[in-house]
Amino acid sequence: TVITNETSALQTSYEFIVIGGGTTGLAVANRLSINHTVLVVELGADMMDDESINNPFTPFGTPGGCQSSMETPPQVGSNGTRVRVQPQSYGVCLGGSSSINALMGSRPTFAGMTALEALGNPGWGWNDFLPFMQKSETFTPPDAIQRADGANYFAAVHGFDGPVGVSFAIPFVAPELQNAAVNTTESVYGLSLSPDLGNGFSGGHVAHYYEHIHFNETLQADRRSSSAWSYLYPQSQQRKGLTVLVQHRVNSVLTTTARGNVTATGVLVEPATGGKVLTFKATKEIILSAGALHSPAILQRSGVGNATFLQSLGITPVVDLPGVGSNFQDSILLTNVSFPLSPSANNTNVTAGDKVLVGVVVGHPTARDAFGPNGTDIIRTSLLNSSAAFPLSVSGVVNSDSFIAQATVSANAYEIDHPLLEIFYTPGSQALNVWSQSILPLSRGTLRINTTNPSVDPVPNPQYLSIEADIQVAIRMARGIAQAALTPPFSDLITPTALTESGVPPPNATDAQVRDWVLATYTPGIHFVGSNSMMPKEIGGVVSPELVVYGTTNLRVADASIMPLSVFPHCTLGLYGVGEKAADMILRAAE
Ligand SMILES: Cc1cc2nc3c(=O)[nH]c(=O)nc-3n(C[C@H](O)[C@H](O)[C@H](O)COP(=O)(O)OP(=O)(O)OC[C@H]3O[C@@H](n4cnc5c(N)ncnc54)[C@H](O)[C@@H]3O)c2cc1C
Repeated sequence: TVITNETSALQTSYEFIVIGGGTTGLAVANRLSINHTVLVVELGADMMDDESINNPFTPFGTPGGCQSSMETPPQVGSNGTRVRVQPQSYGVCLGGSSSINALMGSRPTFAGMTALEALGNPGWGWNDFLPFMQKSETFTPPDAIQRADGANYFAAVHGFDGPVGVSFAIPFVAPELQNAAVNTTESVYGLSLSPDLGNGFSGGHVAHYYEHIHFNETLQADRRSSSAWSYLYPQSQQRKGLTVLVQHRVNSVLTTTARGNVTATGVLVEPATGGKVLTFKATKEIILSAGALHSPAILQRSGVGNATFLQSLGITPVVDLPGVGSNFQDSILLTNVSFPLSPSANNTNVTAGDKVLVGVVVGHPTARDAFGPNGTDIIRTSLLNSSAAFPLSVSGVVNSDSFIAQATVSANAYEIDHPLLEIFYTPGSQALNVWSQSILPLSRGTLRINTTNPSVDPVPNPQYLSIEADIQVAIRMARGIAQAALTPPFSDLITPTALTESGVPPPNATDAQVRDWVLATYTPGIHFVGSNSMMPKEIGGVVSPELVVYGTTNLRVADASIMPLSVFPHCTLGLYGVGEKAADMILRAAE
């Protein structure tokens, strides 16, 4: 494998070009380059030896290193009254966001993948998708001590010789906190301990959590399993046919049109800091893997998108595809919560010392767990009413059928056992954190460029909490956090006044008070998806189930932007499955 920031020695033509050397892009490039020539163009740098990235206990990167951010415009929010700008973060270096993320190793569920397939995507159900997640993975089973502490796994759903290391923390980072968190979450939401949160049936369960980390005896230290450390750097993954050009931006995709079919022929590339624009040609396919924040922008600059919108920027439309940059979405987090430690609990069994991992225990209540026996009916009504009532002019979807189709498959997923929300526990030296995340939000927004200048970031507008159903879930998330703070054994680990000090509304707060707190304190989930959704074109789809951009013959998208629903609660492990499945489909087509 050649990794370089120099273009002078490169060929001008490759069989495949992958745009973006991030989480999904490197997985695709790795598989394609076994027997083909592949050029990956990555905007960020090669940060292979950067300890701040490799150390799993210092997540989130640093600004100016691999971490980059964007800001949303003021969010529509609660009934049009809320105005707030939210910072957005993503990874810009080899490995992309997998080089800076929090390493929580979650997988989609059977119910979620059923919803994805029902939206018009044959071949994407759980049984079809699982083998690709397994292909990507080397799972390290829990050791005897971890098993005695409650960690468990189902061998049948894991992979044991793939590139990505997945493991429980070794040793358990904060065993006393972890066991208290499991017991308290069982009481608060009525959950039971899961045999394996990645077995497709995490709804209704809580568990000690695994992360994407290589705990390798031969390493000097534990190391993050970024896609770069999984699919690119190891000796076993070296490829003669693979060239990775770093610190260069793809401005747009070049195309030709014959008899109504658009064929991608190459890419326009320039140095990240600006300079001479070069052309690289692709003789087979071009795969767009620049992430949910950038892939739609590259399509728009290439003339693929809503024709009227493109013309307003002076871009000649090549494919009129209104779904590009629509259906953009993100989960929300309630993370502005920390509970001061009880002095008697101040030891590494609770605080994890300097080995802090985010979300060491995770609970996945279903609609029934959160709202009672009629929970699935309550959420179905709420989803369908919200989508019917929302004004389309500001909705982020291309038509009301899109909203109704997405609300219906989501409601059906809750009917099976899809998690409604996530509650998770993170140790800390002075405080313990109980955070919560929404999982399948229905609020939708847009991702659009506002200039043809490729060095200017597009405008991400997820319209957080613009749908009433999402606000109702967020209220329940906040109430769950408050209950956890008051429920033993977790409550014994924090001070008696911890809940009051945290600012989280107490259990006797009214729904209106909790709503105000949620709207004032939520933060972005940073799990952007949907901006090039895989679904039928009529409801705003951009790619087919084969990930081919509608109207083109050989332009595919493989990254988080293809997910029309956020059924990968934390996206990374699911996206490795997308990368493996994409490569499989591309190689079959190339035979
Ligand atoms: C701070 C943070 C914490 C997170 N925590 C977790 C977690 O705990 N668990 C989990 O599973 N997920 C987590 N996620 C989400 C997850 O990491 C992302 O959803 C996922 O990595 C996205 O993968 P991707 O392939 O779509 O894009 P990325 O991995 O972001 O890759 C896109 C790549 O394209 C490059 N690029 C962009 N534009 C261009 C261009 N014009 N030309 C060339 N290259 C370009 C970028 O530099 C980047 O390397 C987190 C994300 C963040 C940001």
